[in-house]
Amino acid sequence: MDPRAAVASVFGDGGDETVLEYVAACVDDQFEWGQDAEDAYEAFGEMLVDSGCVPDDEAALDACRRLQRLIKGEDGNAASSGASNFRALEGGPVLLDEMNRVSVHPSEVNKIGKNMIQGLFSGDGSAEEDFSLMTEKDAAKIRKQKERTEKQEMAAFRAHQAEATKALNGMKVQVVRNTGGPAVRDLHLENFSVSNGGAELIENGNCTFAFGRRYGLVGRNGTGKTTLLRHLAQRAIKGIPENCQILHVEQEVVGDNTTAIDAVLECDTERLSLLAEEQELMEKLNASSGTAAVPAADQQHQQQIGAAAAANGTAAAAHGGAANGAAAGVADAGLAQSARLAEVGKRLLEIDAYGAKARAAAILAGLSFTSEMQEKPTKKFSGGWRMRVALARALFVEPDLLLLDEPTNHLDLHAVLWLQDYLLKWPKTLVVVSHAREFLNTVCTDVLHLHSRAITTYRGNYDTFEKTSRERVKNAKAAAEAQDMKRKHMQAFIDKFRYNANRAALVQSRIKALERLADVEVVDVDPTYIFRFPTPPDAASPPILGFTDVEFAYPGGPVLFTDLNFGLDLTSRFAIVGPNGIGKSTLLGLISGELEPTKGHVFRNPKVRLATFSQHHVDGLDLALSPLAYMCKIYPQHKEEVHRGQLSSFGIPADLAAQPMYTLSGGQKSRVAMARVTFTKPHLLLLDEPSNHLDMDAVAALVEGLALFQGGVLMVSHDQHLIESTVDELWAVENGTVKVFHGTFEDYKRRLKLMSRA
Ligand SMILES: Nc1ncnc2c1ncn2[C@@H]1O[C@H](COP(=O)(O)OP(=O)(O)OP(=O)(O)O)[C@@H](O)[C@H]1O
Ligand SMILES: Nc1ncnc2c1ncn2[C@@H]1O[C@H](COP(=O)(O)OP(=O)(O)OP(=O)(O)O)[C@@H](O)[C@H]1O
Repeated sequence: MDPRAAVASVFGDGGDETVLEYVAACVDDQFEWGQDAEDAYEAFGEMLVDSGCVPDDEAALDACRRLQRLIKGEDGNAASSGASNFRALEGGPVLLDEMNRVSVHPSEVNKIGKNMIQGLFSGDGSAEEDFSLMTEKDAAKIRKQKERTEKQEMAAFRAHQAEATKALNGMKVQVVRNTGGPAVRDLHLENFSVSNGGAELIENGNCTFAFGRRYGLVGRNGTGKTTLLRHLAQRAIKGIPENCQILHVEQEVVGDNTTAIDAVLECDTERLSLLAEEQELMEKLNASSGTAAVPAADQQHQQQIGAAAAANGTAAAAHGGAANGAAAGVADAGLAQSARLAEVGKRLLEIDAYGAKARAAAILAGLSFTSEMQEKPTKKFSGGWRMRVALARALFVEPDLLLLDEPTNHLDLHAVLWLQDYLLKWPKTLVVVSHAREFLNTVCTDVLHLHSRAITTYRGNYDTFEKTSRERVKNAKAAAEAQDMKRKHMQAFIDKFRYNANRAALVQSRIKALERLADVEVVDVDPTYIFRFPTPPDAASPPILGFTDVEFAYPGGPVLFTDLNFGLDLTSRFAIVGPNGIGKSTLLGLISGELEPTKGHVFRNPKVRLATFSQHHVDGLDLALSPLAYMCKIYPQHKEEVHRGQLSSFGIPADLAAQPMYTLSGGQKSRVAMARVTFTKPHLLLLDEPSNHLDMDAVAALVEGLALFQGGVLMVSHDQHLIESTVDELWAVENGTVKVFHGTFEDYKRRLKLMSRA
């Protein structure tokens, strides 16, 4: 039977299309599938289960057996001729060049393995030459193998995404009120381990989250901070009480017709259902008393409820006085409804239902949502703004343990300052992952340092942590050196007097002492990062770039800029600052040529190469590929070694370069994007929030890399340290234009604070 028909017959239409395509290709393949159904199960059974094509392993094995029967026939012999056989290939000579590329005999590809086959196709574009050594049929087989590998990678990526979505959907963002049980105070987590995709991230971890304290979780990119937050939120760590509500803000809210304010308010399901019940009761009572329905309106509402209930009580009493049985029934129902209405009203007051809207609006306003924006449907917002709605919901819900992962990445300076103040008054426990020193210093009472697969807790803010941990490393180093000296000294004594009978007793006691000498604490010191921005090999002479009377508006949108007149050269170093949505990224787009002015003219020297880095580039990575495969795909004319070198210039070592990108951490992905955009050796770097996701050592490396870079740098950032250490000038975007801000970033922050108070 034809493999696709066989797959369709076994799985019907229900399964994941990509996975089933892959299965059909495997069935059709002479390389991968061995001799029987068990081999097939080995090859793709797990994938069938993960993708939901079959419910469990047993069903997967059964499906493989059915496939085998359909293709090979009941007796196990091939039911059809040719490609559908399960044959292992005969061997031929394997002639590898120094890069395992050129003379691989295709009939041996199965022995060489998948990675090498990928090597054949990746890199320097010479793969096609290799085909000259092969027959057309063998080349086609290798191509097919490559396609299959890609499909397999895509299927693994999809399965990963499905799992992640399932986990996220399982986390309810909902106000939970204590129903009388003991309140959750401190959390003590002991001897726990955390791993991700086989990578052991924490071993025998211990930490305590004391109620009311605010913990900054810090550590280098990829050490496992996000993974730890996910484990906490999914209660995958022992020791978390059942009644402890944990909320991890990880995903933006869904974009639909719900307004921003309702998206926040709807988390309080008790409030919503009480309000709905109240409305229903009032309508019933009003109908039976003959009065008009009372409109539901926050504060006055309560008095109206009271009035309606009283009116109905009187009406019910009057009705109750009537001798007629039916009327008495109606009166009883009215009384019950009135009583329930009073109960509902009381509970609504208890949970501050009428203040909820004002509270939600204040949170949204703090996160820079204007009143009009609060009433806009969430589908009209960009991802960044929907992320803010998610943050607003979490602050509104106020869980026992709030987990925030780099919250400042989504916010402008104004909103960061507001969030800092808000969190300072946070009444419960907070764990926040951040690489922003100022934010951590302001918000945190304690720092958790994830390092060498262990967590160490430090009392105090980030600066205190840094000082203490530096001292700890220094002391540990001094202790280790002293111990080493002592050891050497003892050993020298032993060696010297080993054969001296007069000193035998002393030597013996030294030997014992040496054995007893305890090991001192060894503190691993992180290797130093280096970010190397390639130097452009060619120079471009002025003029470099100039704006003349530029005006810009997005189609159908308001005019964002008018009369932009400025020039740039290759020594320009400035940061564009301004509130969210004012047009900073748009300005970078106009400079890079990604956007065209609606009026005026932008001159760009055609010899100048520009590179733009933005979150958009990080989001645009092909996550199913490894960084190396991705670079080879984008720049196929260069050799793999060149790409490896470029990736390592941004702190992506060989092992990470080979991992699929969906397994990389946020900071690791940022570096891949940076390696990609700077590969062309640009003269001008346009960087939109380049330090987002990077750990502090990486930001320091970025600062150093930019200092050594032989070209112009224009950045949009709210990272004070980065700005102060890399640029000469601040350009403030205000009132549809850009002006040099004469002052430091600190001055700019002060001005913003004054403006927000005014
Ligand atoms: N399948 C896998 N194989 C190997 N390593 C994996 C796999 N999946 C995830 N990892 C590793 O697990 C780690 C998870 O990182 P995580 O996102 O938790 O780090 P992080 O500390 O939050 O980083 P960042 O500061 O960049 O956000 C990464 O180092 C990643 O490379
Ligand atoms: N492609 C687009 N089409 C229409 N409007 C857009 C588009 N991109 C941005 N805008 C709007 O243009 C305005 C300026 O956006 P821009 O992203 O340049 O601001 P920003 O200052 O960089 O904001 P942020 O600090 O949030 O990144 C915003 O009101 C935004 O909604």
